[in-house]
Amino acid sequence: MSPSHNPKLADLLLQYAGLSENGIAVLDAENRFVYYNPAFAQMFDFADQSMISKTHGDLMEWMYMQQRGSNIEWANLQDWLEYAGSRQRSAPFRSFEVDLKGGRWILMTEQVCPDGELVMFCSDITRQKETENALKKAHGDIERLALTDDLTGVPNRRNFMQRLAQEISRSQRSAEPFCLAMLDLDFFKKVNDRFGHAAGDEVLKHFANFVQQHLRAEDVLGRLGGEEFGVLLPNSSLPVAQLVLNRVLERLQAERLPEVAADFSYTFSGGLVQHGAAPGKSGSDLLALADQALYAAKADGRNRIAPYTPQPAAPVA
Ligand SMILES: Nc1nc2c(ncn2[C@@H]2O[C@H](COP(=O)(O)OP(=O)(O)OP(=O)(O)O)[C@@H](O)[C@H]2O)c(=O)[nH]1
Repeated sequence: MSPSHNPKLADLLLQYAGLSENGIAVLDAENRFVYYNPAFAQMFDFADQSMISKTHGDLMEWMYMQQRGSNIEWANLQDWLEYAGSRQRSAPFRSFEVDLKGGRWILMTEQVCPDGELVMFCSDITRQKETENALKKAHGDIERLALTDDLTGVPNRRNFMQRLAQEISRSQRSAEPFCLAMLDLDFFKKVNDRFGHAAGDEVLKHFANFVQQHLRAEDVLGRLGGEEFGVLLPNSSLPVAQLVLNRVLERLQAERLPEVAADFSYTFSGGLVQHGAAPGKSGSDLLALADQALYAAKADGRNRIAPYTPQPAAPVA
């Protein structure tokens, strides 16, 4: 039975609206406020004045000018009014979230009635929103942790291998060359043995930071494990990548780490391969070739970058 047939029920609904912590407002077919309850006026921060007979657009304009009520991030008031106006009454029932000045959030629903009136109903969802945001942040943190090496803060092996796979597909599509390097600190066991594991950790952190500083923004450094790092150099041919890594090698020679020991310095070796240098297609195939070149750099005296050179085919017996 509708309240118009039951005055008691109509009274009760009005009493409820007056007491409710949910905001309720009714607009006529011309979008003028015919009713709003105290909670609605409080939510939009206009309890100190009357909006009865004013349009919803008037309220929005007032909020925008006074910097009260809703957070409105539009630079241009007319654009915002046009946008909001086009959304309102675009469906018989709509619900959307509104963030208010002061950090509160409300869920607003709008119901268009048969004679064109619009009933707005707002409930405070600040607590749910805070929980949702905390969960989103925790999810982001977990994702970051799962992809980042704890000690050095650079991408971990899993992350690096994903980026390598992406770069392989990108390079296949664009036909642009890219290089992969595997870097390994020289005689790192001796650093640990002589100065302790904590000092070894400092060297690893320094190395990751130093290399990253000398790479281009598009290059990717990752820790593959232990004292082994990978570098992806997109858009680079072998000579370009060699130049970049030789520069790192040379500049590192001038670095000193007094936190490890007076005048302490260290070196590294690298193996470098250009994608497509051998038939293998996967990231692991390419990494194996870089590893092969790294082995050659170590065997050749360390503190150098060795490019991958294809092995001559074994003579047929
Ligand atoms: N401090 C520290 N040491 C690590 C970490 N991961 C691996 N290592 C050490 O790195 C050392 C690697 O030693 P080796 O593989 O013998 O290599 P190396 O002494 O660098 O010799 P070359 O590579 O042949 O120049 C080992 O002593 C590992 O314990 C780490 O996270 N922190």
